[in-house]
Amino acid sequence: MTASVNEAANRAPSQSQSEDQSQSENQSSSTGTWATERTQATTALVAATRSLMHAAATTDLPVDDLATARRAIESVTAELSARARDRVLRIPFDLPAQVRAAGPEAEWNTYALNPFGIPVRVTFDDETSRGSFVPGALHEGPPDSLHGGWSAHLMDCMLGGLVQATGARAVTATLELSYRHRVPLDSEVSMEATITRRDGRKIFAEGWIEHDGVRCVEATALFIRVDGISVDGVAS
Ligand SMILES: CCCCCCCCCC(=O)SCCNC(=O)CCNC(=O)[C@H](O)C(C)(C)COP(=O)(O)OP(=O)(O)OC[C@H]1O[C@@H](n2cnc3c(N)ncnc32)[C@H](O)[C@@H]1OP(=O)(O)O
Repeated sequence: MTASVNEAANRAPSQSQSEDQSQSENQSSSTGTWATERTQATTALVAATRSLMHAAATTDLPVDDLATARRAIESVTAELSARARDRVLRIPFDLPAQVRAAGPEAEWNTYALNPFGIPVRVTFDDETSRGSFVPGALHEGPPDSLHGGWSAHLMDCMLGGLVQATGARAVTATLELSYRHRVPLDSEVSMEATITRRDGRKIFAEGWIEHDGVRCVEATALFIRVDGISVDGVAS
């Protein structure tokens, strides 16, 4: 990711995107100082949390050690919860578009601020996006294989992120997946998405997940533009 895009990735959400921030924080955010520090610190905290999730789910330490670890985690959870927002920090809507405009070398690191989503390094080249990641133990469905729901999450993010990167405000209307082969864990998989057609408010896209040259999952999706339309009370 280029320095300029990286700065953008770490820029604060606007006040309207983070109305639950305290007033003093919003005032300081106009300087951009706390915001950069907060999003960077949150990114690091989220990465550490993701590692913790993996460690907690896979540790084979003696049972007594698990109880000790649980108490330590509960203590940190209480500390962090002492002052909390209702929502995770949101990235600026135009961040994917900024990354796309920065050229095919620039990377968008998804889910940097939310440990529950799968983080993918995404690049854009015109109307195509590419990404890669290594599925792990937390993503297991069939033994030693990626859960199909995570494949859907990945495809929705890849295709939807591409649509967003083109500047369109759109939501997924349909997402159809074809699971052709199991996606193995602990090995890098590559993903691609491309916009295939536009028809009024409709944007059609397709994508896939590949491992070792084998196309394991294929996806087609329809996105509907909601630019300027109030969707479920949220003005776009
Ligand atoms: C790393 C992070 C990456 C993040 C990237 C973001 C990607 C994430 C994207 C998502 O996951 S979005 C969340 C899941 N999607 C939703 O919650 C959408 C819920 N559905 C809606 O909000 C509305 O149903 C929708 C905006 C899709 C459509 O409602 P509208 O009232 O605006 O549409 P309308 O009924 O006027 O239909 C417009 C056209 O679209 C068509 N259409 C609408 N929904 C459809 C559908 N579900 N299937 C097929 N066609 C559909 C409809 O037939 C019509 O076609 P025609 O113009 O040809 O007549």
